[in-house]
Amino acid sequence: MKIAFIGGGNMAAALIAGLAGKLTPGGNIHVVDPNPASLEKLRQEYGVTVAGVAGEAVGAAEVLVLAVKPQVMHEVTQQLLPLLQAARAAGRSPLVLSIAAGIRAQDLSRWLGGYQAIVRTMPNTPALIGKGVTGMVASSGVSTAQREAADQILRAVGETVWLDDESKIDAVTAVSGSGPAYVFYFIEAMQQAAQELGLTAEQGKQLAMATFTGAAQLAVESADPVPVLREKVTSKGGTTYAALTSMEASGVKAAIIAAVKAAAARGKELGEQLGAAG
Ligand SMILES: NC(=O)C1=CN([C@@H]2O[C@H](COP(=O)(O)OP(=O)(O)OC[C@H]3O[C@@H](n4cnc5c(N)ncnc54)[C@H](O)[C@@H]3O)[C@@H](O)[C@H]2O)C=CC1
Ligand SMILES: O=C(O)[C@@H]1CCC=N1
Repeated sequence: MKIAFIGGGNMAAALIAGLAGKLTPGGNIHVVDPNPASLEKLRQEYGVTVAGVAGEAVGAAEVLVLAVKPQVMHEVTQQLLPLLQAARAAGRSPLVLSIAAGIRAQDLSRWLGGYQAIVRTMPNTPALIGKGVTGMVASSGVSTAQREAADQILRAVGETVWLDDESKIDAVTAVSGSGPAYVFYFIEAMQQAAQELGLTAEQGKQLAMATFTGAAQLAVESADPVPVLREKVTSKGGTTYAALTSMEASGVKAAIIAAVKAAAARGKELGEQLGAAG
C-alpha cells in the first residue's frame, strides 16, 4: 500500500511508527511537511520518502492521510486538488483519510472539488505507543477495499470504532480524542495531592502511575462492571468513602460530564467555523 501523509507532526509520526515496516515498507510511505526537521527525523527513523510540498508522489499514493491542523486544512486541500484531479483523470480515486478534529467530510469534499472517497477519523495520542483508539466514519464514495485499508492503517496503532453517522464523531473527539488530557489532568492532581501529603514527587509519580495503569487494566480484564469494582474499593465508613463523598460534594462527576460536552460542542463549532471557508 502506498500512503502519503500531508503533515508530518505528532499524530502522523505515531501512525508512521505503527505502519512502517509492518503494514507497508517505509519506502512506500511519503511525507509532506514544510518543516525540514520533522521530515529528516521521519526519513532517518522509518526510511520514508519526504518532500516540502505535495507533488507527484502524493498523486501516486493509494491513501492520502491528512494530518495537518484543522486551521490549515482548507489551504492544504487547495494544494491537493490538482493532484487528485490528475489521479481522477487517470481513472484512479485514492482514499483521502483525515485525522483532523472538527473538519467535516462534506467540507473536505467540497474543497476537493466534490471528491467522495473520504474517511474521517479521530485517533488519540496513545497511538504513539500502539494503544490508541480511533473513531471512524466513511463517506458514500468509499469502497469496501478502501474502508478496509483505512481500518488497517488505524489498527496499526490501536483499536478502531466505526460510526454510522458523522455527527457522532464530535462525541468521539470529546471522549477519546481529547480524553488522554483528562486522564493526565487527574494524574497531575493525584501527584500534587501526594506531595501535599508529604510524599516525594518521585513517590507520588510512581503511586499515581501504577494506580492508573493497574486500575485501568483491572477494569478491562475483570468480569465485574466498573461501578462494582469501585464499590469493592469502598469500605463503608472508610477512606475511599470519604474521598468519593468529597468528590460528589464538589460535583466532580457533573464537572467531568460538562467538560466532555464542552469538548463536543467545540468540535462542532470548529467544524462550522472552518467549514465556512472556500
Ligand atoms: N494531538 C492530538 O491529541 C490529536 C490530534 N488530532 C488531529 O491531528 C491533526 C494533527 O495534529 P498534530 O499531529 O498534533 O499536530 P502537529 O502540529 O504536531 O502536526 C501538524 C504538522 O503539519 C505541518 N504542516 C503545516 N502546514 C502544512 C502544509 N501546508 N502541508 C503539509 N504539512 C503542513 C506542520 O509543519 C506540522 O508538522 C490535527 O488536525 C488534530 O486535530 C487528532 C487526534 C488527536
Ligand atoms: O484538542 C484538540 O483539538 C485535538 C483533537 C483531539 C485532541 N486534540
